[in-house]
Amino acid sequence: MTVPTDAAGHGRGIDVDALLLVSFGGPEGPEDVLPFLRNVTRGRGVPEARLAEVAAHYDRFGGRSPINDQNRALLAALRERLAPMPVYWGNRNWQPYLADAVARMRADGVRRAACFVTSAFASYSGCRQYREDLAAALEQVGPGAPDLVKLRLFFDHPGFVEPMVDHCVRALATLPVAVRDEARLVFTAHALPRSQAAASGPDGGAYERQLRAAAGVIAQRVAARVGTRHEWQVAYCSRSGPPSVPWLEPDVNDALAALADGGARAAVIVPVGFVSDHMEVVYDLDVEAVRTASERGLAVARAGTVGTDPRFVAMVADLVAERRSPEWERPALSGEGPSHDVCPLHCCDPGARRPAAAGVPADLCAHGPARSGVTASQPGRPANAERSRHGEPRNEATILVDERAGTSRSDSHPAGE
Ligand SMILES: CC1=C(CCC(=O)O)c2cc3nc(cc4[nH]c(cc5[nH]c(cc1n2)c(C)c5CCC(=O)O)c(CCC(=O)O)c4C)C(CCC(=O)O)=C3C
Ligand SMILES: [Fe+2]
Repeated sequence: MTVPTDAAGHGRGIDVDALLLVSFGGPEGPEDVLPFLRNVTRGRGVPEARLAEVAAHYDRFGGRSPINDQNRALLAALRERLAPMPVYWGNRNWQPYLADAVARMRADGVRRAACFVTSAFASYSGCRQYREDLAAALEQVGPGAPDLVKLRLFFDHPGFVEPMVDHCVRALATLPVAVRDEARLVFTAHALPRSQAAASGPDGGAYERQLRAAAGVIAQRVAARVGTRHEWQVAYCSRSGPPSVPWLEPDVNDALAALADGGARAAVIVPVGFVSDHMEVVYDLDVEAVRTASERGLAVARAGTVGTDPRFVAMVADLVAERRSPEWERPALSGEGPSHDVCPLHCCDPGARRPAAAGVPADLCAHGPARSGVTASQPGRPANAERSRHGEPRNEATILVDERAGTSRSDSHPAGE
């Protein structure tokens, strides 16, 4: 089997000389909140009322999200683990921005960087949109920018799963003994519009499948650790957008209420969809969902997130190592993984928006393969290749790569969809 080739012309067995930590960003003071929210929601049809509501969540925490400090801690841990490889950090929605990080890498002479995105699951927001942001950053920086490759999704990597298992076990131990054994595990992730969920991954539906896969292996390992099988389910938090648009359900509050109504006495909320305790976790779960549970007499504990767990930090180093060396093991604990190294054309794309970097070349540019950093793309205009979603064969990009780089066609590409 060969692996798909990305814009840099490489799947695995490639050389990278830096790591770029790619994340969401968050406000660091009250005056940042509205500009941040405008960055997040630009062009996305999020109603003003929802913005005001979310701004109030941030206000409650002094206008400061925990996310940037958590990324600073992760950055420090990654620098220590990866030294002497330099590690950079850039965000989608707040300083330090991705374009600044890419510009700094160019100034430092970085030729190719592996991008670690702080999102474990396939979705437009968690994967594709970051690749579009990287393409925009490359475009902004211009010639001489480093090539960028994106590390694979890690939802079922042991470096992510094992720390989550520990957190579930710890959370269970905080529940009253009388109800502990019957506690349900409620795995939560960010809600998505149904259309985005349907378009996630190369063949669609990956977000929900990967969530169930990760939740399933975590629940299984928790059972092995505590000696009791806990029933589990997936629920969603932080629904946004206009009410007329259908989003993934159930909402975590509805799920907890239904559990209580059905006679359940205890639950552990497991924020598997987030790698650290940011606003959705400390507000939407710790305040709102916990209130919902308490009001109904449901004993509830919230499991921790991976944060800077040494196994999670080691996982990032391993993901870099497996891209550099084809012989490196690619651990995956569920049947859904290991995820692809290079997102194929249309991966996580709910409707042909912007060119995306760190994927196959046709995703980057309207007229065939281009080297990342020297894109001929026109942001905002759908690329030709992307318009062919339901027409031309979807492995077009791979064929282009075949001709250009002499690599063979990938059998993992979804050509026979
Ligand atoms: C899948 C997913 C992840 C996980 C993957 C990843 O990590 O990327 C994620 C992460 C995050 N989302 C965050 C914050 C926000 N998300 C919003 C809006 C939205 N998120 C969406 C999805 C996701 N979001 C969607 C479909 C929307 C609707 C608008 C749109 O289509 O874009 C809004 C606007 C207000 C609102 O509508 O709620 C805010 C403020 C923060 C920072 C938290 C902090 O500050 O600590 C983080 C890490
Ligand atoms: Fe993707």
